[in-house]
Amino acid sequence: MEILEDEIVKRQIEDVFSKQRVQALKMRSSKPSQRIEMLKKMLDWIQIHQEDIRKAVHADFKKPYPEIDISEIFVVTAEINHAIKNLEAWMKPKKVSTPKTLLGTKSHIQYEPKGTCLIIAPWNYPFNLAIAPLVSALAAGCTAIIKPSEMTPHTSALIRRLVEEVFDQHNVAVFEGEIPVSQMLLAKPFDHIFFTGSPAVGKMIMKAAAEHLTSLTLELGGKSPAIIDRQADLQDAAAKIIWGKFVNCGQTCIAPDYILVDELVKEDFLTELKIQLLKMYDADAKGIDKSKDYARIVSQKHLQRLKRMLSDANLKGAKTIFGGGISETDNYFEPTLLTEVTDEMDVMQEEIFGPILPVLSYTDLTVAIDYINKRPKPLALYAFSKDKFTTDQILQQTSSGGAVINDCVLHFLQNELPFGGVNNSGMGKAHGHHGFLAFTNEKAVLNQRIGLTTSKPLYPPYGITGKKIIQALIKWF
Ligand SMILES: NC(=O)c1ccc[n+]([C@@H]2O[C@H](COP(=O)([O-])OP(=O)(O)OC[C@H]3O[C@@H](n4cnc5c(N)ncnc54)[C@H](O)[C@@H]3O)[C@@H](O)[C@H]2O)c1
Repeated sequence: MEILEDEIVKRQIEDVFSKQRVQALKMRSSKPSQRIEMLKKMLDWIQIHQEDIRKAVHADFKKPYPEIDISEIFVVTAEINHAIKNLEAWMKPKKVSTPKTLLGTKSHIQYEPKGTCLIIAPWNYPFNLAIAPLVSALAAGCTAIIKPSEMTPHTSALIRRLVEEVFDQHNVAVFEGEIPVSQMLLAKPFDHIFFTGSPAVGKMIMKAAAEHLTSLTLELGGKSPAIIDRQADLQDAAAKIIWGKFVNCGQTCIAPDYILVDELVKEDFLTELKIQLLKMYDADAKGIDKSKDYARIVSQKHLQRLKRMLSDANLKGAKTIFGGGISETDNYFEPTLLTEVTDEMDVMQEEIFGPILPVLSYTDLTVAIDYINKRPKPLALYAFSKDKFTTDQILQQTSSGGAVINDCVLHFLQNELPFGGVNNSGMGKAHGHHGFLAFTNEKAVLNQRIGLTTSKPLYPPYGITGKKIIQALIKWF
């Protein structure tokens, strides 16, 4: 039975893929207006169906409505509006200057759609991370197949509905399902794959893409540190860290994964963290589990993973200074602060991706910088200090996909910035113009004037004139 179902899905994929291939050729000559029309149709659908989006995401992991509004709906509508506003300029061929050695020619970059693309999405921002890359793909003139996460079935079904109501299958299609569906899709020779997920799965995607030498954007995760310098505004930093860490119940790729705080201000900062936690999630002292503003862990599997991580830390000597409460019945995991953390603990070995925040301290900033540099390059890095010399030092001496000074997570909302990782945290960039470029082949076009062949002496049979020209080129250009 299962084999038969797999065969049916495989055939459907083949059918949609070949239709999209044909359409992708037509889209090569699509005008900005045609692409904008598709984006506007999608924008209208999202505006009208906001409540459906809220209900779907909430049904998946009780994400609070205001968080859905900002991180799932607004982020996507902003991405669409930004693309609509700028698309004509992005698509315009870009003239480049001509070196003296190529006098008589002229050159430009032509922004050609890559073609038929695959978007594989994770569960943690299930609507945003499937639809925002689609915005870039459509802006670039590509066709796309989306594989949403199987962990958020309500949102995946809604994404399918959106796509079926707004697009023809030959432009955009959705295939829901688990890993086998992903693998069937990955077997096709796509022109670009945009994957958002874990580094471990990212490696598998890269192997599959290598089979067809398909280009890739890998939006991965990792352990993003936050440095709290002795000159930071501790209250301000604590509030921002608590929001950035515990929004979406810690299930955010760019959440501060762990803190490095100057020993001198550690105790004061820990006090501020606790104050801010209670202020945001337990203002009426009824317990954080009663807060309607705190989401849940997406699945039992992830709840058990986090539970194991916490016991491992406690067993190895970590101190839980706040939280630690778990309710298995509704996937509740209390915001948890840990101190006395060491490198041997799982919390410092793996991306936490949940509401556990280890706080480590340092006595010298260079030690904190070395600590970060000894680990895989993170997706984001946050530095809190009023001293510009300190924040400059951190920026210059560490490598990360993105960085924010005196705040966290906000760079995700800045469409003019390239969003993405570096090495273990990803490759390629998303958002705005950078997202458009991810789905675009920047075709190099050189125009030679007919009859003008400055290079004739350089053609065989090679003679003395050619040799002299080459020597002159080496010497002067
Ligand atoms: N950089 C970013 O923008 C960003 C954003 C969100 C999440 N993330 C990262 O994503 C991870 C959490 O999301 P997740 O648990 O959904 O990630 P995941 O890697 O487990 O899954 C992502 C997608 O890949 C598919 N998949 C899983 N295993 C596969 C396999 N073997 N072959 C083919 N496809 C497979 C899943 O069905 C899902 O659609 C975290 O590491 C997080 O940091 C990164």
